Amino acid sequence: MTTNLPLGCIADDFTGATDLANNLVRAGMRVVQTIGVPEGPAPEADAVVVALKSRTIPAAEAVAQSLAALHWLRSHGARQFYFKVCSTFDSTPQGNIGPVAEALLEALGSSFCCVTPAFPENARTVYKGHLFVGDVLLSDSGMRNHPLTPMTDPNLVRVMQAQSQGKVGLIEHRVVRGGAAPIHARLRQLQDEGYRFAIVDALDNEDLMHLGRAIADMPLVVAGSGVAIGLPQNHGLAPSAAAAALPPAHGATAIVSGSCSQATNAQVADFLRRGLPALAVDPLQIASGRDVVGEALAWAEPRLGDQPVLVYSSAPPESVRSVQQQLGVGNAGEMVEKALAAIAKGLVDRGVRQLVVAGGETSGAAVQALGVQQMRIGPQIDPGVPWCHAEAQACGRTVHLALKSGNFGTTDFFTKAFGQLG
Ligand SMILES: Nc1ncnc2c1ncn2[C@@H]1O[C@H](COP(=O)(O)OP(=O)(O)OP(=O)(O)O)[C@@H](O)[C@H]1O
Ligand SMILES: O=C(O)[C@@H](O)C(=O)CO
Repeated sequence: MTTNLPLGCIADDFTGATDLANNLVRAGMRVVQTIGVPEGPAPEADAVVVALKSRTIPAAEAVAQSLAALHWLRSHGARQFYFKVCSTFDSTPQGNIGPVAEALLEALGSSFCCVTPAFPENARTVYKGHLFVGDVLLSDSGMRNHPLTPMTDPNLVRVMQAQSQGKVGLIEHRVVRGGAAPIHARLRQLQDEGYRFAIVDALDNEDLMHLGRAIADMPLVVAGSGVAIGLPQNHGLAPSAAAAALPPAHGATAIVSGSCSQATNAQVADFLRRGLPALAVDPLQIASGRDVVGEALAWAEPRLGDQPVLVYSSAPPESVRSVQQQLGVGNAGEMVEKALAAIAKGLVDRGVRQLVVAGGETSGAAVQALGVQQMRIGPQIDPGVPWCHAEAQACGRTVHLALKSGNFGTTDFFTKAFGQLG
C-alpha cells in the first residue's frame, strides 16, 4: 500500500481528470488516474486522480461519491486534496461544486479553501472574479449553448455563492501578481473574516505558480486543471520526460466523438475536409430502435488500418436543440452516450489500439464500456489532453486512449493526435 501520496485528486468528470493529470505530469509528477473509487491498493505514483462522473448528477450523490473518493485517498496516504472542476465552472443548474467543496472541507476538518477554474494555456482566465473564455466572458462563449450545462453568468463569486452555504470572497489579480506571500496573507485574512471560499484571479502561468506556493499548506483546493502546474514544485519536483513515459503504441486508430462543443465541431469539420472516413450517428435513429451500433461497426471494420476512422454524433447547437426537444435533454444525452460507448468498445474488439474519445460525458461512458479501471498518464497532445495507457478489461486488451474535453484541442486534433505516439 502506498503510504506517501503527496496529492490526492477527485475530478468531477473523466476528461477533466485526464486534463488535471496531464498538468501534474507536465510539472513532474507520476500520475495514475482511476475510473471511480478504486478497490485495490494504491498504484505507485506521486498523485492519484479519482475520476468521477459527478458533474451533472444530483448534488447529494455527487457529495457521497466525492466523500468516498476522499476517504480512499486519505486512507492511502494522501496529504493534500484537489477537487477538479471544469475550467468553465459548470455543473447542474443548482450547482454541485459548492455542496461537494463544503462536504470535503468538513470531512477534512477545514473551514476554507481557494477556488479557481483559471487555465490560461487553454484561454480560461479569471479577472475580478469574472471568467473569460478566450476574449469573451463565459456567458458570451459557446458554453451558453452547452447541451447539458449551459453557463450564463460569468461572475464566479456570484455563481459559487448561489451554491454554497459559506461566504465567498475574492483574491484580486493585483494581490496574485505580487507573489505567494501576499496571496497567503490575503487567504489568511479572508479565512479570519469568516469566508469559506476565495475565488482567485489568475491570468497566466506565473500567477498559478505563485498560487501553488501560497496554498502548499492548505488541505484542499477547488480548481480547474491550471493550479496543478504550481503544486509539484512544493514537493521538490520539476518537469521531466520520465514522468510521461508510456509503452509504445501500435494497431488501428479511431475517434469517437459525442461532444457538440464549438471546438469539437470544428475538429470534425476538419477531419471531413481531409476526406478521411467518417460516419455520423443520428440520435433520432438510435431512438427509433435501429441497430445504429451494429451498422457503425460494420461500416468501420473494413476501414480500420493506417488512417483513423471517425464515428460522431457531434452536431451544431440548433440540431442538438431539435433532438433534445424531441427526445428530452437527459434521454437524448444518455441514449447517444450509450451508443457511442458501445461503438468504442466494438472498435477496440475489432483491433483499434489508439482511440480518441471527444466529450467528457461521452468519455465517461466509453471508458466504463471498455472496462478501464485505471490509466497511466503520458505525453500531452494539446493543453489539457494527454495520451494515456490502460487495460480495457472488457476487451482483454491494452489500449492507448486520449479523452478530449469538448472545448480542447486544435482544429487538426483528430489527425495530429495519432502522429505523437511513435
Ligand atoms: N447530436 C446530438 N444531439 C443531442 N445530444 C447529443 C448529440 N450528440 C451528443 N449529444 C450528447 O451531448 C452531450 C455532450 O456532452 P459531452 O460531455 O460528451 O461533450 P462536451 O460537453 O462537449 O465535453 P466536455 O464535458 O468535455 O466539455 C452528451 O450527453 C452526448 O450524448
Ligand atoms: O477543465 C476543463 O475544461 C476540462 O478539463 C473539463 O473538465 C471538461 O469536461
